[in-house]
Amino acid sequence: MYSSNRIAYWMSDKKLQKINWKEFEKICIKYNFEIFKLDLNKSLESQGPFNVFLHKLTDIIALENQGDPKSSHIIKAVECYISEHPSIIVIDPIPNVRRLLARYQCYSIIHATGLHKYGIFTPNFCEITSYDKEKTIQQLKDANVRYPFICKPLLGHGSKKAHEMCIIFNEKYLKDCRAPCVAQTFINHNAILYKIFVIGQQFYFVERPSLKNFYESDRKTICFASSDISRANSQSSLSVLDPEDISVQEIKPNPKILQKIAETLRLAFEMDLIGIDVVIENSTGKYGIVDVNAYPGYDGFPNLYDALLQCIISKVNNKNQITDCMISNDNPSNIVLNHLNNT
Ligand SMILES: Nc1ncnc2c1ncn2[C@@H]1O[C@H](COP(=O)(O)OP(=O)(O)OP(=O)(O)O)[C@@H](O)[C@H]1O
Ligand SMILES: O=P(O)(O)O[C@H]1[C@H](OP(=O)(O)O)[C@@H](OP(=O)(O)O)[C@@H](O)[C@@H](O)[C@@H]1OP(=O)(O)O
Ligand SMILES: [Mg+2]
Repeated sequence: MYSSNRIAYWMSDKKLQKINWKEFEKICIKYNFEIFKLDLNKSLESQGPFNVFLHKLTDIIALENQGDPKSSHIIKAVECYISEHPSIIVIDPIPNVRRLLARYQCYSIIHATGLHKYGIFTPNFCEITSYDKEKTIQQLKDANVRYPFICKPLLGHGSKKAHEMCIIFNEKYLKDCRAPCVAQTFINHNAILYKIFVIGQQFYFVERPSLKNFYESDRKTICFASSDISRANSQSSLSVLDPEDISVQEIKPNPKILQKIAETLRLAFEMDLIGIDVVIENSTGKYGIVDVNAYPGYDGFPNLYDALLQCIISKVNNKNQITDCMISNDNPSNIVLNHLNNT
């Protein structure tokens, strides 16, 4: 077995239970790829060589971020192994995942793309750094963040806390901002969210429930867990439109615009496995990107594992690591790529 045919992966047991990973393993074996789960508690050197590392390490990176020594040790060992074996294809590179996990940085990257030319935006945002009311007012003003706005934890993945949010409607309740956090202007979008799932150059989107329309008012802060809102079967009362909003006509998304978003953000984040949450603003019809996730659930993605293997194979081929023998037409990995390209 050539090392260029070996895929090491790591995902939490929670993630592995949710997805039909056995199916992916079967496809890999069928096309002559050895695949194995990396044991992060053992020496990585003893488990090599491998040329692809596919992972969802977000929980461990988040814990490292919070100062957990064990997680920090694991991530350092992985990063050290990767730097000592620079030919390994990492999906996705750890520094890029880190950038995505930090919500402020994530929105800054989206903001810096040229997407606004296509009527695509990320809602105004700023970091709220303290419980000092005057300072917060100034930070909101400087970034043009309007009421109502959503407060989101700085770290966007990896724990229950990362998904606890609140909607602030007025200055009186600014004290409810759980600083430090990111504040982001709330965009009214008739409670419909589109999730774009990206695997390399392929993408797919699904419609999901979302938050109803909200307006600046003297009402109290609303707190919610994002996991209760936009899952496929979520039935939150916060998603039920008020009677005056029901007649508003639903705007169907333009797949070309969603494709533009997928392509642009894949390149901007330099990541192949991302999920992008988009809302269409009622008053303008513009497309607002409200969240980007690493290695999302891919719920409903057609031929998910074919797409994943195709992504891996094209990266392997691009990296020009394959021996003469492997790039011949008889090589099973090229056959699968041709087959997948033709379907
Ligand atoms: N700026 C916004 N305007 C309106 N609604 C928003 C905005 N940002 C988020 N939402 C709503 O809040 C939900 C949760 O926000 P967000 O996606 O940022 O949370 P998350 O914890 O990162 O979610 P995920 O579990 O998908 O990673 C979204 O699914 C959407 O319904
Ligand atoms: O639970 P699902 O399958 O829906 O996947 C969710 C995923 O959980 P998982 O890690 O267990 O896959 C979440 O990751 P963590 O924040 O927990 O790291 C996050 O990426 C969500 O956005 C995903 O929802 P989606 O955007 O795909 O709908
Ligand atoms: Mg998210």
